[in-house]
Amino acid sequence: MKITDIRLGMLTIPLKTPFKTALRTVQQIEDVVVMIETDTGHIGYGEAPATAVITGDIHGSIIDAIKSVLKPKLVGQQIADLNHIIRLIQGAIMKNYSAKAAVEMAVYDLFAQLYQAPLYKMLGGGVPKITTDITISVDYIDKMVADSLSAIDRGFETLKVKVGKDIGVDIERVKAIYAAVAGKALIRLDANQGWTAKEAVYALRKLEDAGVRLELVEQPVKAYDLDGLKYITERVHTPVMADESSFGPREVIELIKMRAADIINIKLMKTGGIANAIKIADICSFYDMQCMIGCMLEGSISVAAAVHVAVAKSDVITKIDLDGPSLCAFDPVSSSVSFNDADITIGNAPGLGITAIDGLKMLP
Ligand SMILES: C[C@H](N)C(=O)N[C@H](CCC(=O)O)C(=O)O
Ligand SMILES: [Mg+2]
Repeated sequence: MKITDIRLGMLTIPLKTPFKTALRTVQQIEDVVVMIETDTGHIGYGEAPATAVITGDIHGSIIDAIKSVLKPKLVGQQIADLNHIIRLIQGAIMKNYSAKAAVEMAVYDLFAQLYQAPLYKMLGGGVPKITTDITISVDYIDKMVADSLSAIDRGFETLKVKVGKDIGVDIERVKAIYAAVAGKALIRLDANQGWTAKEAVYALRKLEDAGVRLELVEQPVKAYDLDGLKYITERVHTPVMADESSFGPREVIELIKMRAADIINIKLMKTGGIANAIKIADICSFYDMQCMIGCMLEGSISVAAAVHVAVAKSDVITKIDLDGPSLCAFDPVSSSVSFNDADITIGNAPGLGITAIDGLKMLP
């Protein structure tokens, strides 16, 4: 199975409700879709969102990196030479993690199709069923409480509550949501870099003293502020998770050495794809550190790839934040991964099992 062409398209999917974090407000998903074609007629699929505020990637840079840099290196390569292709992708260009992730997952899709197995089986197997949390966007307190209760009605048992806008209001937000959902759902917070280290310690201690039990707090401080992350980790009981501070294996090793965080959030758009995600999971497993697998605001092709990784690495990936498809008004992609709100299952089709994408606009 030899790569003959790489084609690109754009997929736009409206959200059920605007997605609001300390970093940005988004009304719809707009992702670059990658289709790698082969001489056998198989197609491998990948996808990348443009999360400029986190990865620095925009649609133009993703498209150009794939067309001008990655495609010329990949056309003509044999899919059976997976490790060689991964090295070509990862070594072709600095950063550009979203472009690398989209192309690399399409190669993994083809590799699993070559051996006619679902991707998670090629990654080591596992039980093809996971449970995700759902994001509660940062908003007025009453709206966040109502959104939390409606998520529980939909069957979600873990809420990822966005904060990081204003420390005083954030404390009130979390107290109000906790009062409404305690005993019915677990709460994890994500400040998306919105607090200072001192604010985070102040807020978390206030919440802890008020009896609010949080599963974890994600990325309280700026991505570059590893000392700040460590300062918080040492001073609060609530476990601290690194998200924007940890991209690839090198950052994770640094965080572990510094003891700056308790948990790592792995995202394919930060690691540059599946190979580095697996490396991070293995590093964390070696150091007895737990991981979450998360997603950006992205569609079900790339989230499906993350689901396969989550299943294969479930020994160490104990927390799941793969709610991108659940936040969408509808899913235009037919694949062997079923997203039923909190419950995500993988069927038996080879690779990612993608059979149709409605509304895909091909790029020239
Ligand atoms: C969608 C997911 N639950 C999530 O919250 N991801 C964010 C970043 C999403 C974005 O801005 O596209 C995160 O964990 O920080
Ligand atoms: Mg986060």
